[in-house]
Amino acid sequence: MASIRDLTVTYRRGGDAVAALSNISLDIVAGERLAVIGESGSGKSTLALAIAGLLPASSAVGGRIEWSGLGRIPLLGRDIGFVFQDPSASLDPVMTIGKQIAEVARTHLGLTWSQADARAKTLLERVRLPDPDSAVHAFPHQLSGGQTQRVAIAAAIAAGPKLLIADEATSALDTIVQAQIVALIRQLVAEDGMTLLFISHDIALAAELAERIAVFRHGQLVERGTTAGIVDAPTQAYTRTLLDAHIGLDSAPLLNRAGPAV
Ligand SMILES: Nc1ncnc2c1ncn2[C@@H]1O[C@H](COP(=O)(O)OP(=O)(O)OP(=O)(O)O)[C@@H](O)[C@H]1O
Ligand code: NI
Repeated sequence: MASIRDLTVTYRRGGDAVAALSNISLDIVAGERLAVIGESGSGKSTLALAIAGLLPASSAVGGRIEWSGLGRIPLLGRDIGFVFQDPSASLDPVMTIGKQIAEVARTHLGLTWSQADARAKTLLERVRLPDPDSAVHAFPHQLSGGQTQRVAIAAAIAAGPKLLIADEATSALDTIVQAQIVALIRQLVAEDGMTLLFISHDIALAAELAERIAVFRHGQLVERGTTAGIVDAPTQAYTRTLLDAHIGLDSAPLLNRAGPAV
């Protein structure tokens, strides 16, 4: 789907240059669920923004991203759906959630308002928001964090994008809601045949959802592989540290992890 080649991103901050990504080459394969993990500041969001064409003007970009099978530069909303950690980054506080979802479908699919409103209702059912008939008239502040994230997901997939990018989309939620949202993302991605780029600092969450994992550190891609390979036999000490830190902090076992925990 996308071939990232020698991607380098530098932010200018005051007189300083911050190297956020250094020479990243990575393929995103159509139909796969790929997780990008790494500690805070490792460059995960910068990668997501670069792929979505959302980098700020203060950034300098080197290298290239080649898209196959699309025939054009991907359009955010139409070809790429983006879910942020904070749904208020993508939702308008003064517009009903039904209209916001309908707006995406109308803009990108050329639907009439009534067609788009119907699609919005269907999408709210698909993300399992309670009582979609009245929920379309609700405003974002009337919903819980988990419900707001469901709405943000509905808006992200409203135009049927091929690629869904979720950048720490569940990090602000408590563990139970987090698991529900992960399950929802998995289901929607399967139903719509989307490719998923799941960004998380949580290796266990990434392992639960992704078939392949790419590990970032200090703006570099330090290791990549299948989820089983990364979890069971990481080649890099840093990946091992991430795994061990998780085991120390959380009693939930890592999925697919063979053998006794160290
Ligand atoms: N707009 C910006 N201007 C200047 N520097 C930035 C900007 N955005 C990110 N950075 C810097 O670039 C580096 C990578 O940041 P990035 O947000 O991509 O990391 P991340 O892995 O997503 O971190 P987190 O887990 O905290 O979200 C960090 O050093 C960060 O401080
Ligand atoms: Ni980030």
